[in-house]
Amino acid sequence: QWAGVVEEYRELLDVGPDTPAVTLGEGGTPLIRAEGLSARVGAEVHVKYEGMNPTASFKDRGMTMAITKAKAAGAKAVICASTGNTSASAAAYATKAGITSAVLVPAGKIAMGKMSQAVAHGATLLEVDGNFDDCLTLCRKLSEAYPVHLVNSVNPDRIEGQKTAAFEIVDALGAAPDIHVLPVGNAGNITAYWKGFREYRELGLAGSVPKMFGFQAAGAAPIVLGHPVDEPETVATAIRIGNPASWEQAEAARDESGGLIDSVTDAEILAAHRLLSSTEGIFVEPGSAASVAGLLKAAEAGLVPAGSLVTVTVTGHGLKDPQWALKSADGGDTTPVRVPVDAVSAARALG
Ligand SMILES: Cc1ncc(COP(=O)(O)O)c(/C=C/C(=O)C(=O)O)c1O
Repeated sequence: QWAGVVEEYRELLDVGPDTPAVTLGEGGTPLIRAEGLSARVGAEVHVKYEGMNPTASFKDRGMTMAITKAKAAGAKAVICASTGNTSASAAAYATKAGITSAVLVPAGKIAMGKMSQAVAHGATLLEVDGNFDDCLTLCRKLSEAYPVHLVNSVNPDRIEGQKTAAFEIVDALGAAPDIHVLPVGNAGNITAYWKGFREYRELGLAGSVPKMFGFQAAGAAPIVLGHPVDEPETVATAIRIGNPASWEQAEAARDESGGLIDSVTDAEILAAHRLLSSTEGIFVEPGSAASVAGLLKAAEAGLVPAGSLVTVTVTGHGLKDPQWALKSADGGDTTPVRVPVDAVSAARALG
């Protein structure tokens, strides 16, 4: 039985040998060989399916560490700003730990699946009249003024937990990939993966480190533009972030690895979202598909040498924001065929 991120990697994490782990069995997610993508890109592409975590996003890796450490420190309440997945994960792990949680989300911009998770787990949910960056600013102020433990990815415990995905990729492949691709929003995840790949090399558990290829949504691409984006806009609400908290660390990951951080349009994101589900059997939320859209763009630009070993992280499950699967390619709504209960009509509908 997989024991969860803290137990499986305890000696490589910043946590005491006897600290009880607050876990929901996170980590140990599938690394799936993507035949269609491999053929299309001319490389060996594996997809790290992080939607298979307990709250259906990669955030659980960081949250098990942050809540484990918060509980050990005697915290009674945690708080976070979120575009949705962090709030869902914080609420679930806080509940598991018997700690109360408060989450601040941009009003009207949180996907229904994520909202339902935060509410289901009993979080106090504040809808802020602003964007994610405003929520994070407010959270920092509240955590300074009140006895609440901030669990956003500015908290190093989150980065610690999230780096384990890099460990799992090397453990599964027996080597580090040549290129690792992932979406970039607040930039905690690219920071965490780079830390994990470097640590495995330093420990002699990997002979190399990958180039880090990060992708932002074109309407929310501050690192690509080189300045904050005041009004970030994208259908990929998970990465609708204009002033990443881990900006410098993301640039370090890009530069030290000889990688890149680029942007992809909403159209490219939605096309990649559909390509994944309709050809690979992998269902992700739009923000996650920014990594696949970016891989296709990089391959088009000749940045993926033939035969490269490439891993791509898809960060959240498609059920978080299911509406996008029900829209046809031209944006219209798809309506399932209705048939009376008789075999002839059904057979005719099946064509
Ligand atoms: C599905 C999904 N994919 C990618 C990202 C970007 O990761 P970072 O670059 O580490 O921020 C997020 C981030 C979400 C939040 O920031 C939040 O939940 O508050 C996400 O939910």
